[in-house]
Amino acid sequence: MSDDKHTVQNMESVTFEEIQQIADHILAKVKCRPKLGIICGSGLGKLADMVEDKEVIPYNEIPGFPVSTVPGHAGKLIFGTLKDKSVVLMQGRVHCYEGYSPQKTVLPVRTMKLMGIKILFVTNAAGGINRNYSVGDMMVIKDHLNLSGVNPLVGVNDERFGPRFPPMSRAYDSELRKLALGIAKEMGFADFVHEGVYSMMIGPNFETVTECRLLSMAGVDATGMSTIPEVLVAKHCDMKVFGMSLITNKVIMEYDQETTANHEEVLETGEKRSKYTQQLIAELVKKLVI
Ligand SMILES: O=P(O)(O)O[C@@H]1C[C@H](O)[C@@H](CO)O1
Ligand SMILES: Nc1nc2[nH]cnc2c(=O)[nH]1
Repeated sequence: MSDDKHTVQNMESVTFEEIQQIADHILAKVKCRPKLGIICGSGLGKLADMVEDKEVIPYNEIPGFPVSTVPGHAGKLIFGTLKDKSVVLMQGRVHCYEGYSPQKTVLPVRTMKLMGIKILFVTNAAGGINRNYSVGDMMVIKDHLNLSGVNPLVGVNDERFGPRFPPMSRAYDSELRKLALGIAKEMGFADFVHEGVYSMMIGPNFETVTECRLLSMAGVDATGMSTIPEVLVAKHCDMKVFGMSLITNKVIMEYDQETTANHEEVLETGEKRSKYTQQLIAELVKKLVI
């Protein structure tokens, strides 16, 4: 992060040509040509264990690619086959709170676009706002509320990625959501797979009690520190998007409650429950028509 360009108001931009170079660099290193990309959130990177014929590139070996600095994010691009489909997995992401500009945070998504990815799955660990959610539940994301104060689409618009004013009212593909909920039912997961609204604050602190109460009033079901910037650029460049949260903790809704949110609990729940997320994602990939 000592980059000179990373200066004024965190507005470092990354040009189409720079991203094209990164995409070409990656494609020159792998044989796989996937149309599906999957971003694995905190503690969800074990999905990589299900990928066959792996070709792995650590982020720090890709010039210009942002590197994950948070535990639970391995920082590897994994190409291979999942349920007979070619895929590229991001085993870990980067977040704005790590100090990356919004544009740099979403560079991997735009790189995927230029590598030929048409469908993007985004996953994350999130705090449950909805009082009916339990730790370990999953939530298919139907919409989001961007409270992060950042938007990677701010700045000069390059039409080669997409339009100046992209619509966002149907960001999360309704057919993929229906398919995922149907699969959850078939797999006997219906009791712990919900559909709901995800919100993002920039972090890195967990929310105050008042913030959580406000989110609840606003109709938010789960909250986190990622995903929305990725979805904004994915939709901007016309990708189909599917999003899923693993509820790793219940947010604190009572003033002066002794227990507090912590990243260890997030990773621990990921460790215990991510197998269900993996199974659901794998079945969805299997049934996907690409
Ligand atoms: O990358 P995700 O959104 O899964 O990670 C969440 C948000 C923070 O990075 C971290 C907090 O424990 O988990
Ligand atoms: N902002 C936020 N991010 C999370 N990631 C996992 N749990 C949480 C949470 O409670 N709040």
